[in-house]
Amino acid sequence: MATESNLVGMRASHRALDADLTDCSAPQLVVVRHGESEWNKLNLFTGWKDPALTDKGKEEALKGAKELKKYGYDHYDIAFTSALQRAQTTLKIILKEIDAESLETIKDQALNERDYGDLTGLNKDDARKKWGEEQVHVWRRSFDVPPPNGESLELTAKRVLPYWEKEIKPRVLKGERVLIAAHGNSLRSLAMELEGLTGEEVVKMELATGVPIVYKLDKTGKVLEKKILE
Ligand SMILES: O=C(O)[C@@H](CO)OP(=O)(O)O
Repeated sequence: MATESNLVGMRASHRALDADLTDCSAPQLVVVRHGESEWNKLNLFTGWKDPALTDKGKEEALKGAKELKKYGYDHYDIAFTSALQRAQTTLKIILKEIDAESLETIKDQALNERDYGDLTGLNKDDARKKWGEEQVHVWRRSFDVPPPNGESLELTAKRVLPYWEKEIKPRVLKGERVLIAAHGNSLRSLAMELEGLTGEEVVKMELATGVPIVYKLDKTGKVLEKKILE
């Protein structure tokens, strides 16, 4: 079922929000985190490594596509994805299901998952045993503390957001229907900008695999409405 939420901390007043929600021409953006990957299943830090989707991950992508169809979000002008196959395959499965296999798709490593540095490939439970629960939590969910030789969420945002500003946002604001298939932390970076969240708020946000999020934006690119299609 689609859940609709007007965002906490949203800058617009309710009056302005109501007015804008009746405006069907308000720019819209759909983002989706890839389905479960082989390394998600094995509980390994993944980052820029490139494992494939599991069967469950493919089913999650298909389910996400069916939700998009059900709610009428099945026409797009362009899609963006990362340079990693788990996001690309998720997108492919979605485009097949909505009969849009030939949609123009731009792949860019700016949308990749955060680089987990030296943690890449380690089991998350083993890492907790080695460095302690708290340290691993800080590496995974603090805003500005990078894992050794890797990227913090802040550093991830520093390459995701310029790409958003330059390549994606102008299209969305022009009225193009844009679909982005990417990763937990590249999409957290984007959510931070769109939803006006602080670093502290955004690290608490968990994105489910294969679940599309539909954003309706105002003319400056800030979120008026967010629907999670789960
Ligand atoms: O391992 C990773 O690359 C990411 C996403 O699966 O993990 P985390 O939940 O720690 O951000």
